[in-house]
Amino acid sequence: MKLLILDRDGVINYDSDAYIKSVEEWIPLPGSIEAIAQLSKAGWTVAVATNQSGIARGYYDLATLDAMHARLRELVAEQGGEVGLIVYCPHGPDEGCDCRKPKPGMLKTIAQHYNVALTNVWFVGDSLGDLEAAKAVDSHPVLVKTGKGEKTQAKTLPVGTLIFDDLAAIAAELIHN
Ligand SMILES: O=P(O)(O)OC[C@@H](O)[C@H]1O[C@@H](OP(=O)(O)O)[C@@H](O)[C@@H](O)[C@@H]1O
Ligand SMILES: [Mg+2]
Ligand SMILES: [Zn+2]
Repeated sequence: MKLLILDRDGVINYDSDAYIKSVEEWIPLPGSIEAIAQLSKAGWTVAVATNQSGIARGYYDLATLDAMHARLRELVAEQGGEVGLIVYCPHGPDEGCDCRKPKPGMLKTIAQHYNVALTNVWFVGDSLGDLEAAKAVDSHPVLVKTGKGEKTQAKTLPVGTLIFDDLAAIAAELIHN
């Protein structure tokens, strides 16, 4: 099974230090919807693992979060593709949950859902926590320069981290190689 796991904010859509608090604030990055659709049509299952501490912080509710994800699915479907399982961590940094990245709980949930191993599955993120979560379960950490990616690139990255400009570049690599 060709499985690709994506972080959401800063990879699929623009991120904000003020959090993405509404469907109106959820704006796809250039080429990201097309990239997901092309990957899907090329036989890839594209899943999402996203920290959403804004829920715990009271910035938005689960219905709003679901509406953002419905919008993502709608836009990809319009391009003939589909989005796989979307897993989110609604908890705050101090709740000690098992799902908040850099913990790998969400990646494990996705692997269990599809009954596949995570070894070398690419997990694409813009934050160091994304890359650390990947490393924790022997997935392949992949950094994009969108969102917080350029700032993250200046940090010490897990060994083997691949770096791409954006999700479109990743899709081109996976589809054409
Ligand atoms: O990149 P993903 O995982 O899809 O989502 C990140 C968001 O949940 C938010 O995560 C927050 O981090 P804290 O949760 O406050 O540490 C901040 O970085 C926000 O800017 C960001 O929008
Ligand atoms: Mg992110
Ligand atoms: Zn959690």
